[in-house]
Amino acid sequence: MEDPWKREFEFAVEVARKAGAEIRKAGESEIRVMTKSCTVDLVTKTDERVEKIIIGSLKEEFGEGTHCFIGEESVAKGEACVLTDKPTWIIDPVDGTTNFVHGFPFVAVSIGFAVNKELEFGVVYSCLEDKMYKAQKGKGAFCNDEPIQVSDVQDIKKSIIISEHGVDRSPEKVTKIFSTMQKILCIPVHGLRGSGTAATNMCLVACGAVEAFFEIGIHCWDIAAGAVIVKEAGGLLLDVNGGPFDLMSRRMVSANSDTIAQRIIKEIEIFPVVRDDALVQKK
Ligand SMILES: O=P(O)(O)O[C@H]1[C@H](O)[C@@H](O)[C@H](O)[C@@H](O)[C@@H]1O
Ligand SMILES: [Mg+2]
Repeated sequence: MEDPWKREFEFAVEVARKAGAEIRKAGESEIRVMTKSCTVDLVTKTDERVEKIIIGSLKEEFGEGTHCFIGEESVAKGEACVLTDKPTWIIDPVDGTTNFVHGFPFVAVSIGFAVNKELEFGVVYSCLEDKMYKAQKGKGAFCNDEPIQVSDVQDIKKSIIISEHGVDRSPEKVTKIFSTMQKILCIPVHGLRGSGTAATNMCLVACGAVEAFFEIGIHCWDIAAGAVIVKEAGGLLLDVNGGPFDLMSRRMVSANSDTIAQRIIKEIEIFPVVRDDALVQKK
């Protein structure tokens, strides 16, 4: 099978590893914490610096203007968040920023790549675990170059389900989030977990450590890379209402099978979120 984006894929792995080393180094010194949408939506100088390193390296390697970029911290500063047909890098420089600030050991660099709005490959580097997850469309999924595969568990009562509570602390949303978690827990499932980073959660689905991850409120940069990794590991992605996966919708279910996905979807109490491509952009 032809491999038109091989060079971009291989370079993305290199850049993710370099970014991860920067995050580990920064974690050993004073971390300056700031906030974005609310007091618990944290960002640090490391997030911003690492995103600049990633995007700068990609522009240097592939030229200015040939590719588009959607980066979490660039969007936070008002850059557009619109997926066009052009080759587009979808980047979360530090997924698990709150974990990074607290020294909780799950922090990932997430780099997805889409062409004609189709995800071509994804790289997630869990840098404190030194686990490099990667996948190209049609070519399988790997962790540290070993093939990975989703779990074969079909009985929801023998599953672990991962989700996150996000940063929105409004009572109506928190109630729906925890009511959903309570219903799933009491199916009962073996357990509920959350690593604190969507990208890592998706890789845990892909390597069979858990059966499903769902969340309402994530962004395209949290899940673009993980989406390719889950699919190439034999999993699937859906909207939380059971419809087709929509990268920009800020909600999704990733699972090892449709059986598990559908059982989870039955319990999810959906609440509205503003789409990534409807975010107010810099004038
Ligand atoms: O750590 P970031 O990149 O901000 O992304 C996380 C987000 O902040 C949390 O609210 C979500 O629950 C996680 O799934 C994201 O990974
Ligand atoms: Mg982030």
